[in-house]
Amino acid sequence: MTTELTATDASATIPGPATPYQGDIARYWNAEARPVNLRLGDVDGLYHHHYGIGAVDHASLGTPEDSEYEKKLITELHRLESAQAEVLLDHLGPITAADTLVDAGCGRGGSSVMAHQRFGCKVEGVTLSSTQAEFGNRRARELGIDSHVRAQVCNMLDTPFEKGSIAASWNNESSMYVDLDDLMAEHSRFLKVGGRYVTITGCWNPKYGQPSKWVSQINAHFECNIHSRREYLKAMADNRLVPQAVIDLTPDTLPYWELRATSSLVTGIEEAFIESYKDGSFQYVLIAADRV
Ligand SMILES: C[S@@+](CC[C@H](N)C(=O)[O-])C[C@H]1O[C@@H](n2cnc3c(N)ncnc32)[C@H](O)[C@@H]1O
Ligand SMILES: CC(C)=CCC/C(C)=C/COP(=O)(O)OP(=O)(O)O
Ligand SMILES: [Mg+2]
Repeated sequence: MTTELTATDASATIPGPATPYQGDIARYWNAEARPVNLRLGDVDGLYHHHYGIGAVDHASLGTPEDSEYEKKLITELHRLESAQAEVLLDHLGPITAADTLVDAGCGRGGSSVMAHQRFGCKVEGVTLSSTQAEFGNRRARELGIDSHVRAQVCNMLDTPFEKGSIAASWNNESSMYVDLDDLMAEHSRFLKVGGRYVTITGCWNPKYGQPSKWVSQINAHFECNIHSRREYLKAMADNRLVPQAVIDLTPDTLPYWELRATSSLVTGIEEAFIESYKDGSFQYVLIAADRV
């Protein structure tokens, strides 16, 4: 038997941004309306702000001369982005309909909807952007799942979730906006002992030495601060989060980028991702950790 999200929770007072930087990030995402995100989301109503993984299905694309090629390419990029979210959900462990999950830095809510559709559980999303939260809540109402999927404007470092109340939580490409020690401390606080934390993220590779020029370019493009793989593992270890899986998804995400670079929806950041993945300075990783 599941309990529904209550109206009282949803009407909590929204504090302003905790820092001037968070105000910048809220403004950034409030203003964001890139076709590479909205046109992909329009394919099936799942709106993502993360990248794709898996092999490109070239047979489904046909040839560039085909009048439907652009539409097929958008559908294929979107399929790869949803495949990425499926892999994240695969690592959450056994979730029941009675559980509540937290989508930290939830964007427009695509991953939250997918989690509810897979597990029947409640999903609480938090984002700094009121535009994104309204968008996600509108989609949840349209789908008739707003009793179970909700987005709030809230700092993921200071959430209203009760200590030990959450079965699993994740950051899907949202951890490069915060201090990792503060972030892992907050997940560790609200997760149940035995609960699961998963992140999919881009991180710089300590084997390369320091962040490469490509990593610096990605930081400037998104106003974010990409961490190293070492920083993730240290912040988890310091906060009772013990990695159960560390998966290098870099080879799996390159086909997405190479396909995206050929599309009309390019944003100019494609070269930085492709070159940094190829020179080994940057990695796309999934880390799943047990709250012990
Ligand atoms: C690249 S988007 C990822 C969105 C989503 N996870 C997805 O996969 O579609 C980054 C998200 O992180 C959120 N974010 C950044 N810093 C945050 C913070 N301190 N608290 C809450 N959300 C934050 C942004 O508002 C944005 O929704
Ligand atoms: C892996 C790294 C370093 C990610 C940085 C965070 C980020 C902006 C993710 C994608 O968002 P988006 O889907 O809005 O971006 P785009 O418009 O490029 O598709
Ligand atoms: Mg995108």
